[in-house]
Amino acid sequence: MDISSILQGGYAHPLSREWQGRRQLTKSMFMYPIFITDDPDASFVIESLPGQRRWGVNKLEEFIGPLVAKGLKSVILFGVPLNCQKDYCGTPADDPQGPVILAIRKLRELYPDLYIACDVCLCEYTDHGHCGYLHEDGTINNAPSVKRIAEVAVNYAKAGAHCVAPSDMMDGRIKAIKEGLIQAGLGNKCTLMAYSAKFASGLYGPFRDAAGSAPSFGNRKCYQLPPQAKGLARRAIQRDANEGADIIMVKPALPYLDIIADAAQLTPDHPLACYQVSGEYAMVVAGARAGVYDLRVMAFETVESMVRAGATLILTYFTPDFLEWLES
Ligand SMILES: NCc1[nH]cc(CCC(=O)O)c1CC(=O)O
Ligand SMILES: [Zn+2]
Ligand SMILES: [Zn+2]
Repeated sequence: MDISSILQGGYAHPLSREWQGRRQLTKSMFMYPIFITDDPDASFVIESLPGQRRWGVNKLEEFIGPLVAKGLKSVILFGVPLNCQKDYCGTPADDPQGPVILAIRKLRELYPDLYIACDVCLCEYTDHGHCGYLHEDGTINNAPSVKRIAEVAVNYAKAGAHCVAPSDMMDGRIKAIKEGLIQAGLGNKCTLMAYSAKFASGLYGPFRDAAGSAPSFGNRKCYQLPPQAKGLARRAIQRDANEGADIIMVKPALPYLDIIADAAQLTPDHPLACYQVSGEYAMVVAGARAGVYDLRVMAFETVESMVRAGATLILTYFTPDFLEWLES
């Protein structure tokens, strides 16, 4: 089947059907990013991300169970391999016994109604910490990167992920993943959420600390967008929509509300996600602790601004808090 023929990947699941149109702040608009590590009994505090932990597969029930009871609808998984051999091509990313694939299976079994998205990237699994393969001179080698990223995405989908979300920013990965899903017979079953406008931001620090994914040399400026690049962001959004993305994402969120608004105008027929990233979350928490504002007031103000700009889905570490706050 041709890429432009596939619509069902975006509404195979009841939750992804809800995301096809919604403007009011509801529990189902929140997707919770969680860190899964390869020590099955881990419950390690992440210093730079207050309230967040690295979890082992055996602890998922005690961690996620109470949240599902409060109305948690979706999670996005990030693998944090600590005991594996990292290499140039990120072999551990789709290890059948690795933390992400084990967590997908476990969560599907425990919570049949929970929507499971997986971040797809190589930086957590490569020895150099970059998001793709490298040439000998240290620059990104796009073609084999895309091939490997698509392979990982398809393996997550085969393991049961409802959604795969490539965050690497390689050119052509959306088309490659969509084609891979189609070939695997999953084109109509798995949502493809594109981190389309991902900027090279100063706000990823706590995440890189949490995931152990800081590059060992250089930076990501050749594959993440320059903060001033409104034009590139708009082109990337349109490109990814044309390549078969089911959901468009803008990341980070708060400093890029204009890009969210642009995406809402450029791809009005796609659900629009934004990622309130680790540094944004840490900043809101730090300000509240310093007495600058009330945490809840500020958390609401930030996500309301994203919804106002056009977001229909918000990835945020505040998800457990919003499940509480939206109760009353
Ligand atoms: N490709 C890895 C990835 N996926 C999500 C985030 C950031 C998430 C966050 O800061 O909360 C990053 C970090 C990066 O690109 O350096
Ligand atoms: Zn990466
Ligand atoms: Zn080369």
